[in-house]
Amino acid sequence: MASLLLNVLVFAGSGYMMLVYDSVLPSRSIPTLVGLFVMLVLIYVFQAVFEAIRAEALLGVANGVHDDLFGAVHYATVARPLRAGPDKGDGLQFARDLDAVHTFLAGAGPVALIDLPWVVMFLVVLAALHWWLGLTALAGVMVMAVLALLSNRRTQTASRELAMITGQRSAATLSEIRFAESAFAMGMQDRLVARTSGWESQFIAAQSALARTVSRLGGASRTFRMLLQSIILTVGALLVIDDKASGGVILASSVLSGRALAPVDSAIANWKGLVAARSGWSRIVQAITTFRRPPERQVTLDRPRGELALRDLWIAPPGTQRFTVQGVSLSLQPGQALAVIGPSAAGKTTLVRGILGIWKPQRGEVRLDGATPDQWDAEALGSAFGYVPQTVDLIDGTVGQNIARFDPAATSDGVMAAARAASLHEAILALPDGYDTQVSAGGSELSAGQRQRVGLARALYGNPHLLILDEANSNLDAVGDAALNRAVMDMRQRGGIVIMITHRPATLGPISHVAVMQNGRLVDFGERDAVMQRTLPANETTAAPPAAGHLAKEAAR
Ligand SMILES: Nc1ncnc2c1ncn2[C@@H]1O[C@H](COP(=O)(O)OP(=O)(O)OP(=O)(O)O)[C@@H](O)[C@H]1O
Repeated sequence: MASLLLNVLVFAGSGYMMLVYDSVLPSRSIPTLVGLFVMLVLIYVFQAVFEAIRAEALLGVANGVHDDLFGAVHYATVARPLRAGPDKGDGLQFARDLDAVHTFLAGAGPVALIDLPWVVMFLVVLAALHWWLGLTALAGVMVMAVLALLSNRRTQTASRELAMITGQRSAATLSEIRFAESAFAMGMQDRLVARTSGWESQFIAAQSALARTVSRLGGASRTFRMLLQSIILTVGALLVIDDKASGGVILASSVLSGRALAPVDSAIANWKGLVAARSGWSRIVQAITTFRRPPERQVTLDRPRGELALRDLWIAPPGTQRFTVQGVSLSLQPGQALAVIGPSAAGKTTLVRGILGIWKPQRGEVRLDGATPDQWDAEALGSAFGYVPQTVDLIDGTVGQNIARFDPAATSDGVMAAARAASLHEAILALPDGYDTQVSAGGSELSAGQRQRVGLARALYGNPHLLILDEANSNLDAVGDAALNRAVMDMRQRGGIVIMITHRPATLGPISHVAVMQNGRLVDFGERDAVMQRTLPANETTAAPPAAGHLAKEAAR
């Protein structure tokens, strides 16, 4: 509606010109001129108000679309690598696509598109002034439409190329940032700059190609619009000479034709944003349908407290076809603690990722309390799990927030209970700002051992039923080891289940069961002492898992 009004108001300028030229000048009437001028000023004030209203409404639409999509896009961004394996780029493409959609919707692009149909109205008015004028303008619009189509084709290819290279360039830079310490220590910086500059030149080339396309076609359309205005003026002049139109018509038609072509011109100028938004939109739609949050469960299961059973689990890392866990079956009762041992690359981490649902098993199933994980609400189930990964990843925030898993409803008692369960309370009090000490994702505010113990406290937050420790003792000192053993014993005493991947014997004390893995298979499973007895002679006579043999010897001491 606002758009219709704005386009109708545009006639005011050319109407005023025509009236001044054809009525005021012949009659030499100052009052008529003043009256017309006042009306014109009022119309322009209206126009300014309506334009502001329309811009605000479009911004509202842009923000609304962004807010509606953000959750799903962010979920897809985070879930994608877990389902489909590593991205070629930096993994932020969907977020950039959402930005492109928002930038386009909040910019001048939609106005140009909304105004596009009014071109027909201007053509009709021009034809009403004289059909020759209408015909000339129509021919001009058709030439500009061809330019727009050309723009579309060229820009689309260049824009897709640019999106891909942008992702790869930032992935390369991010990996260098992560690698900065080692690069500095081993004098690799120059080599890394040379490596990344390859991406940089590809990025610049792609960006230049896009800029060139946009500026060439934009320039051509702008020049043609100006030429067309002069052509229409010429046609008007010929009509006046032929006595087929008044002098005012020439001026009005020239202004009108400029106005009629302006939306086409502006659409071409905004084409780059439109194309980026459109290809971003199709990527977003595909991403949020492929990687979408599981639907909410109608019936909420109780928090798990019973048996964990693995039945014939086969797992291949996302994006690969190779099973790194093959046919693993075992079950654990509440109060039991399992150590998973075996050489490097035996599939231990893959197994716990499968149990936690980080990677989906291709075959077989995990059952907790008799139910498969997808029968629970994902967040509710996650709150019953504690996980300390090999490398403890903290998020920007305070130590307290990290321990509380950024739970907005966390209480101080809950946070301190988790810290105490990890025997970390006193150590946190000794930090510069206690529980409020800031830590960062990549920062080194804490030592590796401290980070690992904050990771343990986070895993113990909320008394999980299942605690999984993936070499959670690799950086621990004797005090840390003792704290870990105590935490495992506490878990067992309160009926929890613990699974611990370990290469270190010091942590086998509180363990009840041992599983030995080799080449993705479970080669032994049972009570700790029995398995260690079997593993020890096997290691001495055959090529049994070195880690298992090593552990058995140490444990037997
Ligand atoms: N993200 C991944 N993508 C592809 N392959 C992977 C991925 N993670 C692990 N693998 C492969 O799976 C196999 C098992 O790895 P896994 O990390 O499960 O072993 P592990 O027993 O935990 O080893 P370690 O004791 O060294 O941590 C390895 O051959 C590894 O190359």
